Amino acid sequence: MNTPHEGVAFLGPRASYTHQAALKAFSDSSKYDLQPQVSIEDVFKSVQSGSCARGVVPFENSTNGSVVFTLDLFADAHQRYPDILVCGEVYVDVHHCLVGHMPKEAHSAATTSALTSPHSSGHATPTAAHPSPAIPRAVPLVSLKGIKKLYSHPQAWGQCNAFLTTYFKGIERQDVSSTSRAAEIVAADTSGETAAISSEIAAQVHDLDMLAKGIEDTSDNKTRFFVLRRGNHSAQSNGDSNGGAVDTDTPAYKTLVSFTISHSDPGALADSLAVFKPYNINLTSINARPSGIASWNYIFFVEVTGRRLKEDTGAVNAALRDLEKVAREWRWLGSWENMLLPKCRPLGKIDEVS
Ligand SMILES: O=C(O)C(=O)C[C@]1(C(=O)O)C=C[C@@H](O)C=C1
Repeated sequence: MNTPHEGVAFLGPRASYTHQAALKAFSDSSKYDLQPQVSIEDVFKSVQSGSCARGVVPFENSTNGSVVFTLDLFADAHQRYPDILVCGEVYVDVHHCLVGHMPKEAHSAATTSALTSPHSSGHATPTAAHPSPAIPRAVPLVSLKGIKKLYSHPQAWGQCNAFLTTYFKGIERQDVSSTSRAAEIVAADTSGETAAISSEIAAQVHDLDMLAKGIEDTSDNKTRFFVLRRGNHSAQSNGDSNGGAVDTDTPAYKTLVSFTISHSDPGALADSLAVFKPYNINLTSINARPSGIASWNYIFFVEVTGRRLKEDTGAVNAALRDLEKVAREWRWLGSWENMLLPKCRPLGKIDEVS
């Protein structure tokens, strides 16, 4: 008997970097039905409603930092996604390309100077204001002179800063929902006046020409994605269904927690962060976003080592009990295996990450 496919929602359309992350985590197509979504919010909706068993969303990039759209969905100011939990992480190497339709002049007489020197003065040209300009890692493969508009996901602009400020100073940029959506839009415009920043795979899928390759600022550019599952709202008090391990405070696991504080209380933030130290729990990242409830009030996100257990034991459980006493509101957003440690097995079957 055939086992039913488990739905996995991801930020699409296909050939996005999130698609690559989803394929890495759920590679067995006989088990998983990967379902592209238009937005990161649609991924949250699919998991919250139960229409997909898992979701994959971008969380942070090594060059450009946090994906604020994802953080704001975790902040969940309107309580639309109360059951969303993180149950895994995936790292993907991100090497951006400039893709489009080969400009007509490139077919005939693209001169060497047109390829190697920027057509407008950017950060690569030393000026009094920028005596040490950022040098792009890549040079264009064709002349870019005819390009009047660029499309990409907002995260990608910040990852290709040196290339963009050198070769596209003053050129209009249009934010779209993903890099593969950018490639899709540019594929439909044969004027040669638009280009997208996307992956090489997206260029192949949409039959686009490669105009420049490896345009990211840093060669080790990576994005971290989260795998989402639906937990029970009562998991807040019951703890993680991963329970059983004793080594809750080891770096083998990570936990994401959000909390708000009373902004008028001196020391409220410091007290909330301090709850982890007595249990020797390492605080590995902190983010703040507007609360969405009152101006100049924030929701804080911390990632710590260790995992929350179903049985109310262990270091993380103890620290969260202490957080309850000092924070205004808090939420456990999941515990998962730390994929940066070499001993970790690859993410895969849904039952392995639940
Ligand atoms: O646009 C895509 O292809 C995505 O999957 C989104 C996303 C992101 O939001 O960080 C993923 C990886 C890259 O960092 C750029 C964009």
